Amino acid sequence: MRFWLRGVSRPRGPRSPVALLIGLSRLCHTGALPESHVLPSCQAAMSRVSPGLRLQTDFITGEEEQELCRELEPILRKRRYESGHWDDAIHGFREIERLNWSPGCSAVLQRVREEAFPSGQAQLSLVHVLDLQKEGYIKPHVDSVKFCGNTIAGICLLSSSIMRLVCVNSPEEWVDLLLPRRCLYIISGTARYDFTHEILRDEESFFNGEHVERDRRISVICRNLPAS
Ligand SMILES: O=C(O)CCC(=O)C(=O)O
Ligand SMILES: [Fe+2]
Ligand SMILES: [Mn+2]
Repeated sequence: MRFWLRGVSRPRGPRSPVALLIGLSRLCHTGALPESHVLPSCQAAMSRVSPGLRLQTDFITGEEEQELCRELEPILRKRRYESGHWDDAIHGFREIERLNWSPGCSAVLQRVREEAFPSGQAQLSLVHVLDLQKEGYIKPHVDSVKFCGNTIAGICLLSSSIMRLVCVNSPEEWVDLLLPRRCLYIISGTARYDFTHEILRDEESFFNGEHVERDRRISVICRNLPAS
């Protein structure tokens, strides 16, 4: 089911511990990205990703998170966590694609779709559910342009995490995004095509010098279809 992932191998250079914050507030002014949740390596990186990036904290309530987990847990539990091979994009994961949801979960997913996609836009009807174990992580990749359209929308359950976006052509341009548990993130445009995205493992999960505990994390992801 990993057909939409294209792994990108890249040596990791040292990163500046203090990201440049000058001009950040100006770029966050639309409210699409809470300033406190973004750390760019430079203004150039920030200007390039910010038009295509949105983050809404507390997009779902604790009850909605529980309802989603109650529905998903029995299905996920039947599968074993996979380790993946050296060139795979994801480690320590299990996943499903789900079409039919309970009314409560459907309502949440409808809200995600309305938030992320213009009405009438062709979307994948299957919702992708990715369960990362505490030790699991997602390596840098760009979602396949063949199977996935210009927008990726995910809600994050059970654990906060750091999503890192790195410019494919200039790796010194990167942006770290703090994804709190129960948030919605939307990646589109330049952020989707010209930057890889990854979810850091617990040992690397730092934001602004603070460890962001990476526990088991379930993401529920809606995508649109590529333009034909
Ligand atoms: O777990 C996430 O939020 C992102 C998953 C992802 O990047 C993918 O499945 O392509
Ligand atoms: Fe992805
Ligand atoms: Mn830890």
